[in-house]
Amino acid sequence: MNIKVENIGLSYGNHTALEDVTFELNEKKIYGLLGRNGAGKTTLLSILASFNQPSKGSVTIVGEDPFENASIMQQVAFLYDKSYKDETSHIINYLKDIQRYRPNFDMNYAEYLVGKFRLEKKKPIKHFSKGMQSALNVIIGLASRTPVTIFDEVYLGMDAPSRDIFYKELLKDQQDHPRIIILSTHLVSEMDYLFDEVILLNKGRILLQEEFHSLMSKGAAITGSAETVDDFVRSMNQINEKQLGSTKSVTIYGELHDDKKQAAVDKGLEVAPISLHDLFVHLTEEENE
Ligand SMILES: Nc1ncnc2c1ncn2[C@@H]1O[C@H](COP(=O)(O)OP(=O)(O)OP(=O)(O)O)[C@@H](O)[C@H]1O
Repeated sequence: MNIKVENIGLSYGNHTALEDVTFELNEKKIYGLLGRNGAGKTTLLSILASFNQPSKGSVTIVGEDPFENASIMQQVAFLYDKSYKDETSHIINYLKDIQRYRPNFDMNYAEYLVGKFRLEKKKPIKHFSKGMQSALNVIIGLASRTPVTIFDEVYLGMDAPSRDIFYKELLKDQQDHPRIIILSTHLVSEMDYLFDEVILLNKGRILLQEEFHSLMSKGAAITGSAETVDDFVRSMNQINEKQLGSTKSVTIYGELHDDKKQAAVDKGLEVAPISLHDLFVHLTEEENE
């Protein structure tokens, strides 16, 4: 499976939602798509799912244009904040309908998830709460086992225990049935451990695409006595700082090699990993553009 996006652009009237977006997804792993409100995430994902067509550039999935391409569309599942307000079916019948056009759909797994999320089998879907409708989207996304599965902020309205079930099932099912999974989210701190790779979209452009661990290894939070910390980080790229009494913690970002980390430890400073949340906030701040 391969997704190739080359120089795509899309405008709504005179508003440019995507500009010169290029990237490739080649591996069966979990990609985190991050971006602030209005960055263009849903626009980009809807193009990958053939719901939309770029006005410039090209998208190919296994070498073919996905737009109105039935065989490609069958391999891509796009789960988003869809309205079920007119859906009178009960959940099991609804899932059976989906099974008919998803060749890898696992009905036993879907029924197991219905139980896990405690969804009511006797209620029409249109009467499901917001969180229950989101859980239904999660079930469809996981049980379809499509080679490309896209979850666009699929957790909306789900409570913490339900989100936890989603994350655990996602990791387990990905291990057993690897595929390309794209997760777009604002819950960066809560979901960062799920990502193998991170794509950061800012104002319609790709800011970075990088392996999660390699991205995280470039930064660190340095904590210790304020004076020693200030002295150590003076010439570094500082992205966040917190102080409590005489103890200070400064988050730095840039290439931070092991010898530098050791130098901090030698000065009695504590070196902790950076958080994706801090990095996301920093990289998308206005003054960094
Ligand atoms: N149908 C539309 N007509 C006009 N403008 C649109 C339309 N859909 C999206 N936009 C605009 O395009 C930009 C990108 O929107 P998009 O929904 O892709 O962002 P997003 O990153 O998914 O945002 P959020 O995180 O808030 O969901 C925004 O400025 C939005 O207002």
